[in-house]
Amino acid sequence: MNDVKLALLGSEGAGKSAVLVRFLTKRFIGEYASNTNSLYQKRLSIDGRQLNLEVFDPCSQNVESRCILEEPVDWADGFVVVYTISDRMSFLNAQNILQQIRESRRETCKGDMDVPICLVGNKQDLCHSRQVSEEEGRSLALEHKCVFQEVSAAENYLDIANLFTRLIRHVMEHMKHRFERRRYSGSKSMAKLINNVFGKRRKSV
Ligand SMILES: Nc1nc2c(ncn2[C@@H]2O[C@H](COP(=O)(O)OP(=O)(O)OP(=O)(O)O)[C@@H](O)[C@H]2O)c(=O)[nH]1
Repeated sequence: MNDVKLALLGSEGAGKSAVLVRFLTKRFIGEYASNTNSLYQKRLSIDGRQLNLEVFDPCSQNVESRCILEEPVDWADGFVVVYTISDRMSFLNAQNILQQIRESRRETCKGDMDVPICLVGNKQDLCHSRQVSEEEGRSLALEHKCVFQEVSAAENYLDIANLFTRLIRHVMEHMKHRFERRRYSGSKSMAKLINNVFGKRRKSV
């Protein structure tokens, strides 16, 4: 069975817990504890494959705080970065978080910067007080090669379910790709080693 680990990142009040709880339970619950790190677990079946999903929902990350990112960045196979369409600061913060993910992955994960990420513009139901256009969200996502979607955790389950499903598929493909690359380079270096040992001997016979 596959283990898929996701981390939810974004400003305080962006709706991270609401988005996640909507996906996991199909329900919208108005208020959540916000001063603790939480780890959610669920067994899922996607495309006929069973998997254990773990989602880390840490305390909020504000623009200045960098260290909170370090743990989830190393741990996670994929990220959900949430902002609120009616709060420009949360969008700027999401921009900063995407940048930090890239930088941290470059430093710690041997240049594996193509980690699957989805950028979520939440609270679409508040579009009367919108401060971030859909176009801005889309172009930020394009810049960071992320999946993008505006959603409303309050009003819609399907968009959120589709988004998580896409991200999880992407994570599984990415993991498979990395595994195959490692296996290929492992067998290449094994072949090189065998060649070095036996090839040389054969030459000297
Ligand atoms: N109108 C509207 N309100 C939402 C939506 N999603 C979340 N909220 C509200 O926004 C507030 C913050 O939601 P949370 O899910 O706690 O946000 P969070 O990002 O987890 O916040 P922290 O835990 O403080 O980091 C709550 O009052 C939610 O009810 C949404 O789609 N629409």
